[in-house]
Amino acid sequence: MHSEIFATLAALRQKQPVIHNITNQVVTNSTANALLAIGASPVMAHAPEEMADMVSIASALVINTGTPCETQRTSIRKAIKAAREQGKPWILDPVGAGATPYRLQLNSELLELQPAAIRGNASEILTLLTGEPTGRGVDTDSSSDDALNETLNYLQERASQLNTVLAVTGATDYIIDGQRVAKITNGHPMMAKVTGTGCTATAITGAFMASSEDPWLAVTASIACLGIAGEKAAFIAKGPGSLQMHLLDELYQLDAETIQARLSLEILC
Ligand SMILES: Nc1ncnc2c1ncn2[C@@H]1O[C@H](COP(=O)(O)OP(=O)(O)OP(=O)(O)O)[C@@H](O)[C@H]1O
Ligand SMILES: Cc1ncsc1CCO
Ligand SMILES: [Mg+2]
Repeated sequence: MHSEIFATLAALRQKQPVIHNITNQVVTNSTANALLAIGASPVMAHAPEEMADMVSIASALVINTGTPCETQRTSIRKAIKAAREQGKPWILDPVGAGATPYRLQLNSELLELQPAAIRGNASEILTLLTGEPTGRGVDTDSSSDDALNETLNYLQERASQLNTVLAVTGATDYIIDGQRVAKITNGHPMMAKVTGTGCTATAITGAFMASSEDPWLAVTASIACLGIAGEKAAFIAKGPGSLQMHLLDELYQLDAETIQARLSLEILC
């Protein structure tokens, strides 16, 4: 798989796709920088008045519900409508989906609008798919990683039904569509001590999906690249502050040799 993953990264760097992000107030800067570091061209825009025009210059749309409000909800609806009309993929990050009824209702509405991929931690994905709140706040409930193994059949069925790719991330990442499941164990626990690492995963997933014909491969490549860059960054970082800085450098420098040497990926089916 390492050569397919690098080929997908190389296609992204060649294309430099414009990625339109409607994201949360916490991670706007860090996700824009991660998109630049991996080789994409970010634009963060949320005024309802410019949604259709902005989507028209982008190759993919990333929706992150970390700090939602009614104005943003209007923008999200307009942007997704434009993306669907223009045949462009849109990717959902249902941040804290179960934290409040408002978030769950918003994310449940978005689930019906055919996201090409959904990336979240286990609590968020299970809450979104079942409609039953699990976990707390916006942080991952890592205990659900183990439970996830038993839930794989259910997740595959739902991915197939929704015609989407599910990326369930945490200590172990699972990339799931109707036919295939990849299990990735790259990454480092310190990555969970930097806010928005998951949001970064989702943002760069938009860039990979804009650069590949195979949505499952694009999501798998994205999550693998972030995990590899993150573990390399953690190795040299003194703590979360320098991890965030080194992560950008490692995304920028990621090459075929590093991916081949470090990729920890198993195809479960
Ligand atoms: N305990 C861990 N061990 C190894 N890698 C980890 C761990 N926790 C997070 N990661 C890495 O961070 C990536 C995304 O993080 P995570 O699943 O924590 O997202 P998240 O909970 O949505 O984060 P946030 O809400 O802060 O954006 C994972 O794909 C993985 O590479
Ligand atoms: C801390 C936080 N609160 C809302 S969004 C966000 C960033 C991580 O998703
Ligand atoms: Mg987290």
